[in-house]
Amino acid sequence: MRGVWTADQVRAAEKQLAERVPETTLMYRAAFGVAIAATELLREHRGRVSGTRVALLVGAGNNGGDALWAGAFLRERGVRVDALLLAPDRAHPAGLAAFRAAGGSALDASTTTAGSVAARADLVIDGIVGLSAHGPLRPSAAALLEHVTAPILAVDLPSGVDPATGEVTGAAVSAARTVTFGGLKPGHVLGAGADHSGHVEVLDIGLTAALGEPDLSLVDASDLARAWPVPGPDDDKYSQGVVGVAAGSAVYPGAAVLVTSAAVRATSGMVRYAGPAADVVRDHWPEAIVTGTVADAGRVQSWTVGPGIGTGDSGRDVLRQVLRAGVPTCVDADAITLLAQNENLWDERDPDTPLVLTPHAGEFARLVGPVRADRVASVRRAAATFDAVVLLKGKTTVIAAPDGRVLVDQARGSWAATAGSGDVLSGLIGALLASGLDPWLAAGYAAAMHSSAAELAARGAPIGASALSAAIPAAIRRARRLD
Ligand SMILES: NC(=O)C1=CN([C@@H]2O[C@H](COP(=O)(O)OP(=O)(O)OC[C@H]3O[C@@H](n4cnc5c(N)ncnc54)[C@H](OP(=O)(O)O)[C@@H]3O)[C@@H](O)[C@H]2O)[C@@H](O)CC1
Ligand SMILES: [K+]
Repeated sequence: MRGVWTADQVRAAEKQLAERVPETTLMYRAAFGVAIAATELLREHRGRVSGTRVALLVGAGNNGGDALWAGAFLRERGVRVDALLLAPDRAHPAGLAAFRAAGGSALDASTTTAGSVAARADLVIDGIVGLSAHGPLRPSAAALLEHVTAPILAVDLPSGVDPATGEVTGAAVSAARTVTFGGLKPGHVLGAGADHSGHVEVLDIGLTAALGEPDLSLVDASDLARAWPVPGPDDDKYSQGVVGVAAGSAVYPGAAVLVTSAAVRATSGMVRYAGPAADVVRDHWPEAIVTGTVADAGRVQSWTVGPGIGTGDSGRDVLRQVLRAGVPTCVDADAITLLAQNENLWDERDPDTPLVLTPHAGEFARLVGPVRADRVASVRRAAATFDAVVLLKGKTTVIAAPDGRVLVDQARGSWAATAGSGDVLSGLIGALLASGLDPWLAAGYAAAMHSSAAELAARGAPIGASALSAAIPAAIRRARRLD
């Protein structure tokens, strides 16, 4: 997994390090990394380094200091570098002195020539603001950005993106690439921040070892390759976990078919379907064992309940029976609405039974009120409130465990935003729960595989949920590097 650390954690690590490494040394290392990235971008976009033009956008703090030092390094490579100072009297003094000594030219960003300097650059380095950013870009910085047509290399974070939430509420830098220090920050992986950051490169600069436990984690392909359950030599259909699916209705059998499809494809364990769509499910998935009711379903190691069961009496009965079964359960769609509307249903749950709730924003609002701008904090709170894993769907899916651990899955497109896509996700989660995975990891791995399947199925064109489900084997193969 890749860790993500908050600005406070990075500052604490810097403080710890300050006893051994002077601040200027850290800045020097950071700036050197920025300069290297700048030469790579110049070569990529202009075919050379020497003789090109770079403009630095320099704010009032150390982020601007990094940019100025990077400018000094670039001067040594024969680059013409202009620093546009947004706060000329507060620009980092040592950085500015080094930059000038290296032959860089600095001018006040409020002068009329600043815009044309920004417009003429082959590459722009964004040192406006970093870890200490709050709110959207100030008007002077936003006005300067309007002149920029060249690719932008962001120092630490793209300016205008909230470092803690990734939120963009006004003008913000859209970087081709971001060089950050120590570790990823929430602003790189959450919400619009992920798109604004471009390709993010993490430089250690000595900070990484001092960062401690990450605040958030990202699932990466190697986690999926290692942890996705595949049958071993001693496995049979039971040993890999039996998934129960309580979904769909006679009128709406589609949800039942979709959940079952994902559960069948996710692992080699057995799938039992229980509900009024039994005949339709059997027609599509003859390998599933179907029964009319949860009571008749037989033993399972997990249940997925909710999609298409309705929010009336029959749906309530289904949910009650599933919650009483005392096995790990993925609660989705109508089952979430039922829990929101009937508080007494919570009493049916054995407190030791792990639950995974998978709301979209509307269902989340029904449960605990609207999702706040800080989505991670909202989901963390909900997970603690319900003593359940809560997975909030979106382009950025946030998965929180009751103990505060958070996983984030950032989809590379919005192809999964289609009817029935959530049914596929809940089937995947059910299968991983049945295999015995930790419920928080089961939800996170399922979300990552789901977005990978959506990307593979779509390949640039809209898809339906059936196509998404059909791409699950290809996504598993890709994660296991077998394609
Ligand atoms: N920590 C580390 O380990 C290392 C950190 N390093 C570097 O230090 C950076 C952090 O530096 P930092 O703390 O000096 O503040 P920084 O982000 O430059 O902000 C400066 C000023 O900007 C302003 N401002 C705020 N919001 C704004 C907005 N929306 N739009 C425009 N302006 C805005 C605000 O000024 P004010 O509100 O006072 O006017 C604020 O004080 C970090 O990102 C990394 O690059 C590396 O050198 C090496 C190791
Ligand atoms: K920046």
